[in-house]
Amino acid sequence: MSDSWEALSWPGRSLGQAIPALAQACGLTYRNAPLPSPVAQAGAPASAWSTWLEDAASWLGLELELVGTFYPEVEQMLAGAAPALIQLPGEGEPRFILLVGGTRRKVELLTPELRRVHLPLQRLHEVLCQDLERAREPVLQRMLSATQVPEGRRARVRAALLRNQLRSRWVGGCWLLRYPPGASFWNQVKQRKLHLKLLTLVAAQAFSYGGWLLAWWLLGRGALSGRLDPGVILGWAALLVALVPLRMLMAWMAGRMSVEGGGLLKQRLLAGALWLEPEEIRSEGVGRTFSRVLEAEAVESLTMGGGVQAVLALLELVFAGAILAVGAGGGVHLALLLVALAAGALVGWRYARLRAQWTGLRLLLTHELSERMLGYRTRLMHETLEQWHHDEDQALSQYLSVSRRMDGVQVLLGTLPRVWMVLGLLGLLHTLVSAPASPEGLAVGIGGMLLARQALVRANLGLSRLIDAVLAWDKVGPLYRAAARGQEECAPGALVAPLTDSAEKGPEKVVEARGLGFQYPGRTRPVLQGAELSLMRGERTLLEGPSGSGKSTLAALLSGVRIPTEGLLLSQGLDHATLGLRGWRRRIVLVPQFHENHVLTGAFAFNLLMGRSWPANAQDLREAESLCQELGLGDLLQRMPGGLQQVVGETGWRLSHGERSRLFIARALLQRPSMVILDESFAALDPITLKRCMECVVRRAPALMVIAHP
Ligand SMILES: Nc1ncnc2c1ncn2[C@@H]1O[C@H](COP(=O)(O)OP(=O)(O)OP(=O)(O)O)[C@@H](O)[C@H]1O
Repeated sequence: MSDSWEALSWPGRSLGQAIPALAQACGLTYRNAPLPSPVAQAGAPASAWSTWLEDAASWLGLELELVGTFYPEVEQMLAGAAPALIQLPGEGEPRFILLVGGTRRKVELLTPELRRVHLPLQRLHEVLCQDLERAREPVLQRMLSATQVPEGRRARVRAALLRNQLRSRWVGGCWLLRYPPGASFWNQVKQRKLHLKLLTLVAAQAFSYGGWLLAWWLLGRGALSGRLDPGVILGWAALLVALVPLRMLMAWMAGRMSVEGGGLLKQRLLAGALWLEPEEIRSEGVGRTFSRVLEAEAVESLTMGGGVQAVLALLELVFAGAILAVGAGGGVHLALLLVALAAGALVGWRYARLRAQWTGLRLLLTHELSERMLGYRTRLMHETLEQWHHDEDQALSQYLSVSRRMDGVQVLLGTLPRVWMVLGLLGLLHTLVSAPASPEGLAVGIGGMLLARQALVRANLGLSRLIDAVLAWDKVGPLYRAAARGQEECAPGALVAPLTDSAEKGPEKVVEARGLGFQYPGRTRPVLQGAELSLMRGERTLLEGPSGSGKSTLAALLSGVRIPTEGLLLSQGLDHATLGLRGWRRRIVLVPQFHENHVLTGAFAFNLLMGRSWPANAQDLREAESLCQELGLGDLLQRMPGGLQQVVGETGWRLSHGERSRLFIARALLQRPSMVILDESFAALDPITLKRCMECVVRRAPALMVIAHP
């Protein structure tokens, strides 16, 4: 690495100052608590640095996410990555560039002296990709000389050849610093400047409405005063034409905001779904939980569509009311507008109630459908065909009846602008009968009526969207709130510990439980009481007991999947609060029972290496393959056409029960934990494979607990 990069980059040991400095420079709000710098021991593995970075960001209430891309897109990634830490390639202690801004040409860096420096983006690209490019250099030189490319075009041709030859090469090392999805939503909105964009949009709408009114006022005044000369018509036309680009710009802004705001919300809801307790999902079913995420669509339509429409409708109604008040209809017109609004509110309320009922029924249908899909094979074997659709017809007809009633009320709501026009005309007629009105007064009255009609059309649209959104929020709220639970997750203990491979070093006592107890919510008696346990590095334990005695529950407590309701639980002398749940689960890894574990649709290698960063490097892949051989999965790798890269899972290559069990074991061992707990993982294996797998696990796991029925 050149000296200039040395001066511009931060050494790993000063990350404790670098991350808060980057956050501050980019206006991110973070927890005001000192962040210790990492204590690296010689030869600390890359995974230890990654873990430290993730924990450090979470301690500050932020998130560092490691991303990468294929070689041709590296510039695009760097241009949009800020705020980010870019890890420079090289051996030994890692060095990081702090990226505080970027465009397609330049990047802005923060130096260790806290100076902001601008550099051509190309230079950062070069330093990140230098190893890849250097390896291709001899071939490139030969090609360039053989084709006799003129000197002036060499650089461009070289870049194009590199893009082509390295198109499938992965370039990583970019750590994006962001608010996590569960952080304050307002902070996330501020970071993307969505609040300013919304204000600009409302101001532009008001401006465009004012311009539109002005254009028609000009024309009306000219017509009524008998001076409709070409100048007035030109002014009117110019104003209307000028509004066209403004309205196009507004539509574009609204679209962008909707994509950005909707993206933020969806991210948060998905994070919330992952933070739900197993009991919460179980009590309401996968189908209903999934429907909640779908309801987010309606919430988005409020923020962007309904909300803006409702605000504008209100503005327009105030304008229209003021114009009606000075027109020929005067107070009578105003009173009639209020009557129309009251009628609209009444019908709107009825619509809201029906909509709530309809949403509930829809969620129930989704829930039942997912139940039927999940239990399809079981029903095929055990249920007669006549039983299959028992309650379906009834549920569907109830849903359809509510849908029909709701549609009827929605149509009624849609007639409100026309009802208003009839009322308005009657009001005008009444005024004309009681006293003659001037032509100007009549024109203003009719103009006010038309404006009020337009406002009611908008209010109708905005109101129904608002109602949809409020109801949808009711469903989405629990997920939104659950996302904040991730924010409580910090691991100060992991930050001060030296960076080492936890599987190889650290205190001897891997896990220790004193007076451990657990009671499931809603149960009258605890499943576990006063459990005592201590497991040292190198120890192996077999846990036996009758079915339902609480073995899996104990495993879930030891691995941090559940939190004990009483007692003390330590791993290498540290508790949950100090290690953070994520840190705890990295140390003690559970392989749950078969029905609780899952093969994700994706490459076999991805399923093996889920606990490490993905895409995997060559060394990780080699390690995964050799572990598969040890577990007797070599045959499978040969049979699968894609080998380690074969897509497996529901829609991919289907694995047998025994193959899946071994994949689950390998997945846990590859996480390099301090302790592995296997919950009936050998039940599907034949005696020879079982012996082979047991030997492999005993050899590889630093500490082991096996739950089995002998
Ligand atoms: N999520 C839950 N909610 C309420 N009760 C539960 C829950 N999970 C398990 N239980 C109950 O806790 C008790 C212990 O269950 P656990 O699965 O720990 O037993 P186990 O010893 O592992 O059984 P097995 O050998 O059959 O797998 C059982 O009575 C079970 O019904």
